[in-house]
Amino acid sequence: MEVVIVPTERVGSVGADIVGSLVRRRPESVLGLATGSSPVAMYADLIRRHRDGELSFADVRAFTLDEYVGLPADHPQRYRNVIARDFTDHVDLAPNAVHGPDGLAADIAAACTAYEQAIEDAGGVDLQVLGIGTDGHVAFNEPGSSLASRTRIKTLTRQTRLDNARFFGDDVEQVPVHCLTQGIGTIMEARHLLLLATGRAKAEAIHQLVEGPVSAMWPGTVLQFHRHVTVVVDDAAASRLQLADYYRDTLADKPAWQQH
Ligand SMILES: N[C@@H]1[C@@H](O)[C@H](O)[C@@H](COP(=O)(O)O)O[C@@H]1O
Repeated sequence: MEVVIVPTERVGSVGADIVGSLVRRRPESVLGLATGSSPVAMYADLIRRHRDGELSFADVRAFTLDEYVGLPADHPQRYRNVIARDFTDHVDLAPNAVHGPDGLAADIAAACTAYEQAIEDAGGVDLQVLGIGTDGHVAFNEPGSSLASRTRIKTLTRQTRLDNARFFGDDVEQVPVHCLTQGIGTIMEARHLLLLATGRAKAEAIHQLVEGPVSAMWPGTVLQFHRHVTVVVDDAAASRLQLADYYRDTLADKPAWQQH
């Protein structure tokens, strides 16, 4: 696991460097996209690079991580609409190249199976962007999630609903109770995981993720078993890391030829 600690304003551009170098190297890449506030600066940077003619997503396919169950198709907080607004509508991804779990499916279980199949049919995810919840959840895999789980329905914790109430007029009762989420087992099959986090509220979750014992109580900790993980955090999110100085030294002394 590589831990990259940078000033807050650089988290987005470091993430965009990683996505950009993959897409230039492999234009037909499969990207896993996260919603939430953590990757917004990175998406803005990627949009700018696209507008400057540096990057094309014309051959990229994308899969989102999760979705609320039951939000109307035109609801602004439906993750399909969020990712379009934050990123995909502003670059040259082909129509129908962006996929997400169907939170309005009549048969939820069948929709989850179909989503897993779609990812597999695309050849799997090359680079999965991730945020992390204050309680350590990745995608919507809440504490207690099976570390081998696949795409399925989950019940959101009160904490996650409180955290996300800011997107629903600060009214927690408006936040759906259920969601569909890629499982931890699904996420772990992506070839490279890029996790972004900023702010003091994420410091404990980042400490657990990088340095804690692997436990379903902090679902992100399973990333310690993945072969290629890059964690990009600002100083506040890094403030509880016991080995922060070592991670900084490692980055400063990184061989020029080595990629993230
Ligand atoms: N389902 C999303 C996650 O995919 C996201 O990574 C996390 C952190 O959100 P944010 O980036 O807004 O802090 O919680 C949300 O509930």
